[in-house]
Amino acid sequence: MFRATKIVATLGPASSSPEVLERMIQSGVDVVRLNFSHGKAQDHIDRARLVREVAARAGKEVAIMADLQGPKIRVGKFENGKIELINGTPFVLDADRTELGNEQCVGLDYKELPRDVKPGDTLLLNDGLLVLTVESVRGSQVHTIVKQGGELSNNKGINKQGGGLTAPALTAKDMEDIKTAMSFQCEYLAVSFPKNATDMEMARQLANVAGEPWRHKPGMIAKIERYEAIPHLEAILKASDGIMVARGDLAVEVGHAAVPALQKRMIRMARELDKLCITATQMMESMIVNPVPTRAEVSDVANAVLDGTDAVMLSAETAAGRFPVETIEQMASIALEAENAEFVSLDTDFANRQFGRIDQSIAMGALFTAHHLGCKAIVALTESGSTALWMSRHRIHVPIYALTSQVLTHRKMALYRNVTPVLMPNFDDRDQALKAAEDLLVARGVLKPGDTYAITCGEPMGYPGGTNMLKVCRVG
Ligand SMILES: Nc1ncnc2c1ncn2[C@@H]1O[C@H](COP(=O)(O)OP(=O)(O)OP(=O)(O)O)[C@@H](O)[C@H]1O
Ligand SMILES: CC(=O)C(=O)O
Ligand SMILES: [K+]
Ligand SMILES: [Mg+2]
Repeated sequence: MFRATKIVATLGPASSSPEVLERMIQSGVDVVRLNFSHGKAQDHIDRARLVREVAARAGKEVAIMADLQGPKIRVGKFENGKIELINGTPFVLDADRTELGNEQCVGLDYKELPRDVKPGDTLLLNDGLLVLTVESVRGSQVHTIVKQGGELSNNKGINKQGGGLTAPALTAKDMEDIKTAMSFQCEYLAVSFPKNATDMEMARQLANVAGEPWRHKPGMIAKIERYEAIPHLEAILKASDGIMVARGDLAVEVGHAAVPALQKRMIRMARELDKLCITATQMMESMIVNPVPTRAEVSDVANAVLDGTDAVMLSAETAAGRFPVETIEQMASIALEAENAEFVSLDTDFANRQFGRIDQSIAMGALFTAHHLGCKAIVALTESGSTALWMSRHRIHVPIYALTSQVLTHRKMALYRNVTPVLMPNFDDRDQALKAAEDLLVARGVLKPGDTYAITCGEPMGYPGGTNMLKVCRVG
């Protein structure tokens, strides 16, 4: 069955073998996330190479999203990998500590934390599961009392309730990691904790400079996870190619009750501005250890799909969980059912809207025509992917096949909702291109004799931004 919503899966120790990765891709992964918060540069380089190899073998296009660590404050590592924090006991976060941590004290990767906190502040660890109250700051040490204890393992994140940490969005490590990510030409670069549009513009500039030897320009994803970012949402969206509703940190900063409404607003805004949206964190959390999701998780995934997200994301479920393949299978089936129940409101989508550009009008015309005629498919011949992006911002039960000769465009479109990217050779002649497109889709089993489809392209062929033709065809 055709699934419109895409699945992003984070890679980690549980998904590093070629066998597991191959099964994950076959089960429905569209984008893999390499989280630069964990592991060394070489690990990510090796994983990226493996993803390309396995995806090619599986015959499926998979995009790579590099997710920068950003100024997230993390505890260091522990002698035994983890400790148990006990309610009411003291615990010290020491920015200068170089030894491994223990039950009393642990190091920090963000040296400025002691400067940014004061007595009485609340620090939340591990996405808010653990709570510490700041008692005093003594030099490099932040002395706290455990308010809500539990297990604390290596490199877990720390947030300050209500936001207000001064760290800039791009750290020196991020700048190095951008170079690493460009060396394997990730299709998407996710920037953690941007506060405003300038943070995204700066990240894009750094990525484009680092990608220059390959003329590589990744799509930029702004992770919305900071209190300060919310008032600047529209400007951040305009400076980016998409956003991630990064619910882990966001919930800690704004309070978890505020997140569902924010999620809906962010997805709606992204679509209205022709941008992408990924909904992330704890979507299938219980499947880290269980073979089936909870009812609440099933609803969460389905609701994100109904909200119109391009993709739903898995984190520890696939990076460190026991059931990475089963989680993807479950997520795929939940998304599919939710989409089938979706109401198409294309006519009202277009009401009172003015499409001033030729290419955009053609894209909308294709949607309208295919919907009303009940076409089997919408086919877009696209260079930059923008025709497919515009089409994919509207709910419709007709799948979009985006055919391109550009490898980067091809892979980027793996994230677009309702879009199946297909690579095709470049043609100078329009009729040859149209014929080749139909042949490709017939060969793939998408179209069969008698099927109608709507196809768009631009003349002259081979230039971005020139879509000016819509044709409705019947397979002969
Ligand atoms: N490459 C990896 N190596 C080891 N463990 C990993 C890796 N990726 C993820 N994990 C484990 O899975 C957990 C959840 O993954 P996730 O990618 O959401 O990390 P995170 O720590 O919440 O990062 P962030 O909020 O910075 O994106 C991590 O806390 C970690 O324990
Ligand atoms: C994904 C991520 O960074 C978050 O949810 O905070
Ligand atoms: K990260
Ligand atoms: Mg985060």
